[in-house]
Amino acid sequence: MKIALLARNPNLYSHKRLIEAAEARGHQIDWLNTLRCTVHIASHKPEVYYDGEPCIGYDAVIPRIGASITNYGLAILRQFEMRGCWPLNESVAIGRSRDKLRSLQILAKHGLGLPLTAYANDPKKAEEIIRAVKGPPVVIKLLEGTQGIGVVLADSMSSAKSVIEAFRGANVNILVQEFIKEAGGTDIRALVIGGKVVAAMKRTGAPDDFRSNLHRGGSAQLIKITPEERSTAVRAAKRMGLNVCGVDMLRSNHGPVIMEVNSSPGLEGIEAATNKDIAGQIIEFIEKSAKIGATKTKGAG
Ligand SMILES: Nc1ncnc2c1ncn2[C@@H]1O[C@H](COP(=O)(O)OP(=O)(O)OP(=O)(O)O)[C@@H](O)[C@H]1O
Ligand SMILES: [Mg+2]
Ligand SMILES: [Mg+2]
Repeated sequence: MKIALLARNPNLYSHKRLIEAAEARGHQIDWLNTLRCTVHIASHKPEVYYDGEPCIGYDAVIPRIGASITNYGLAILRQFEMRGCWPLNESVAIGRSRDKLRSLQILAKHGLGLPLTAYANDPKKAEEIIRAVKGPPVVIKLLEGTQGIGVVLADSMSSAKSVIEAFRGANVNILVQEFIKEAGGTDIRALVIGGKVVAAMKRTGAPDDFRSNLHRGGSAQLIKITPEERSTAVRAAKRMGLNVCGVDMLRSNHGPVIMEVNSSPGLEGIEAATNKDIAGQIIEFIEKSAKIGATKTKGAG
């Protein structure tokens, strides 16, 4: 197969592993720097150019679009889809997953467990939404944050209100969430490929940090998840429409609650914690699934 890896940095662990795994299985994989791709829009002739040359003949594209270039990256991916190229995750599904509020709305609609979550535009409504999620304490987070940046725990009504006012004053969109204290600074990342959980790890934050992100100094360990956690992760992936994703959950007193679904999950932590060849499993999934024109949405919407 001829595969395009749409990513900015080919030297990231996850990207190196995908290239290695594809080549080991005899595929041609080309790294395309997302920002060097251009889109040419003309009636019935969708094209993507790379450094001025048309990108043709790709059976599959692996999108690894960083949060800072979501819109540009998704425009490029959509154009590949319109050409009939099969994407590992579709642009529409990635777009959904990038907005935490939109994701939670979709998951809640399908009855998946979530921390109580509220959203308001007007900082005067701060008290109302804090009470709506049974706080304080509450967790306040940026709608488009990653790596734990912009996720704040506020213990009291006054601190929660001032954090909300500060974010809203800077015109930043946030959501307010019930604090799942019993999770104890640990979360679960379940990696789903093609509707199955292929690996899971638990992440524990640095001492004194309620956030378990590895980027914030947390550590990862292999974990055996419960059947309920497994089915929650699988259902979340399905509802988001993602073939490959990392579903982040907390263990609450009322079962697993989903915090978010990541459409470009990092491979380093999970491969190290589980000793599994996740990159290889992703390439095998592409071998089974990639068909020209098989994209459900074909870039629509
Ligand atoms: N409602 C909550 N209750 C308890 N802990 C929480 C809650 N929300 C988030 N956390 C903790 O903070 C961490 C970061 O939150 P979240 O995953 O929502 O942010 P992020 O910035 O998107 O991180 P990522 O890099 O995983 O995308 C979580 O992994 C979890 O440990
Ligand atoms: Mg995230
Ligand atoms: Mg997270």
